[in-house]
Amino acid sequence: MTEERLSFQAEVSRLLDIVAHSLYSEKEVFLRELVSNASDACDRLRYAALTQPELSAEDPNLQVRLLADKEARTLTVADNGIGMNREDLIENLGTIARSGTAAFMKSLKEANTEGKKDVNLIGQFGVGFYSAFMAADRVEVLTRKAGEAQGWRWLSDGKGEFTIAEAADLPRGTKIVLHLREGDDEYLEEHRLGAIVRKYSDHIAIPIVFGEGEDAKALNSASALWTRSKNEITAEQYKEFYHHVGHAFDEPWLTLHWRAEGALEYTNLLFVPSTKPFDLFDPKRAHRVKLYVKRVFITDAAEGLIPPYLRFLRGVVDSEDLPLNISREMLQHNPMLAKIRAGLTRRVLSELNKKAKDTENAAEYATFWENFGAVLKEGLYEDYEHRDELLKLLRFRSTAGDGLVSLEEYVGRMKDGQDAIFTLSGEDVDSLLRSPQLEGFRAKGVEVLLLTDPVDEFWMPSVGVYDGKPFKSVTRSGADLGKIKGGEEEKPEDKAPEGELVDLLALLKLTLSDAVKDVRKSERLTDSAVCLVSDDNDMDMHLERLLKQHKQLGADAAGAKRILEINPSHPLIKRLADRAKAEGAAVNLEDAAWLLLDQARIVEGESLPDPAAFARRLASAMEKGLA
Ligand SMILES: Nc1ncnc2c1ncn2[C@@H]1O[C@H](COP(=O)(O)OP(=O)(O)OP(=O)(O)O)[C@@H](O)[C@H]1O
Repeated sequence: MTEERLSFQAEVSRLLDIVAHSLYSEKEVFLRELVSNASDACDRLRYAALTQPELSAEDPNLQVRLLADKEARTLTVADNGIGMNREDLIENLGTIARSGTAAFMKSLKEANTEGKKDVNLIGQFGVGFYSAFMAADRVEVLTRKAGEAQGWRWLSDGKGEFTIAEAADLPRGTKIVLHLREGDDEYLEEHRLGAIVRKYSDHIAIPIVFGEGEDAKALNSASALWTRSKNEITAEQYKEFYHHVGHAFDEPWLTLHWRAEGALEYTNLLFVPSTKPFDLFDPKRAHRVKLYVKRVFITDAAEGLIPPYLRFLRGVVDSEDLPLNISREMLQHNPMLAKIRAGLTRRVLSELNKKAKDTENAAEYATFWENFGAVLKEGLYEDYEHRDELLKLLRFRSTAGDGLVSLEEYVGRMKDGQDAIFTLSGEDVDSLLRSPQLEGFRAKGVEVLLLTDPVDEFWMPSVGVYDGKPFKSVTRSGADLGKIKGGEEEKPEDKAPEGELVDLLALLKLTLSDAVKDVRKSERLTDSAVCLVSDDNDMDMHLERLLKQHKQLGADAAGAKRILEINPSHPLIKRLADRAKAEGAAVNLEDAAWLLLDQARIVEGESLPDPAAFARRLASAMEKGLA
């Protein structure tokens, strides 16, 4: 077959353009990426050979080999792993497959619109195979897939196109030949290559050798990092391993390395990232921890190995007891896997608890919480067994200040007569702090937890109480402030006399009867004239809005009617109460009634059902005011 000429996917061309022109300071990472791919290819072959031994029989010693040809100025990264056929080549080396790179491209777009220099971002993401073009102006891939006879040659100068042609007599596996750019001869030197391999790839379990035949030299220690004892591993090595196994480019926030012994033996090397991975809220909620059995890679998608609410973990679990030839499908139902998950969950939660309790480094835990708190909260309704542990990990913003508070701290400073944990849900803390519903709580010095994660609406009703105290939204009518002591007591003359309010309440109820469930005197307002609250048995206002946003409830669904609360000490309410006694008040105050309700809706962030009527009433009221 003759040579085929194909175009890169548009995103790849853009990416390559950036890669080639970047003055990326850590150019050497291209080698890390290629060695990492080569070792993954060996892992995949080793796994496939468990059920099809003939795949690796001709050449069973898996390894990665670096070859330098000073005359031709080429550096070759060769492996005898799984290899690629024509379709694999087109699919893998013509498009952007890896999630990290796709995310990288997305962030480039964002960075571009902000007019920032984009090239520096490469360092944060790594660009896999395409990083070869940082050091090479021409890349040749010679590859033959295990179990297939036909080999292939892929060639590109990274400028929009690549060619694919059949190639004869290739050994199994993949050779990446880099025709180095001018000035990049350092990557032909053994000592330089050895230093890069030791720096980034020493943890790789298969041998990485330099040269061929008699002169071949091992560059790494070739023992899986997690099998070494902790005191032999440096922080730097852990970090590099985390980058390799997690396809990550940040620092690990927490490194957990332990061996479980006894009835079930397994080694875990797990990391909590210090930044939020892009796919954290992917609906599949898949984790990325790799499962090995006796050092053989099995899968990075073992369902049931990690509970979904810990899906931010990266790393490996290596079991001594699971059968090596277990199919990925059978794994899920294996009781040993459930036991490993239970042990691992217990351990991870207890380590997180240690961090949470370390008040001297509260900022450190706050970083973790900002990144992964919303994910952990899913465990509160999914994993009853660990609920108590999880409750200890919770942190909240509150009306008490800028820091984060735990439930224990909150309960510790509850007021006399306060029997509930008060909460307020909304989109963001700043707008929550402006809510009129908070006024009375503030006046009495009662702390309110501010909730901004959608998941709060699910775990809170499921958990219900903490330490015997129910969670109660301040937007509910039953949030009874009267019983709580503290704050300034109001002087009776501040309020409209009871009798006068009766007329106004009756009038408002009559006028607004189709729009609200009730109109009541408020205990929670001190500054604002009005606010909306929901009846104790109705859906929380925030939850209703959230469900509408997520299309779980039709945007025009009626929803539960609200209760309008009026502030008896507000001058406007006092005036209206006065007017309400007069003859013909029902007609005269109709506009005022609707304006009060619309005002409360606006403050609540709700849209007005009839904005035109609102504008008309407001204009008329202003006109009268100016007359
Ligand atoms: N040496 C190799 N042998 C076999 N397949 C390879 C080799 N190098 C790359 N590939 C294939 O090309 C794909 C793309 O590689 P690339 O480095 O761009 O991303 P990736 O390794 O998939 O990304 P990630 O590291 O995030 O999984 C790989 O997933 C793999 O299927």
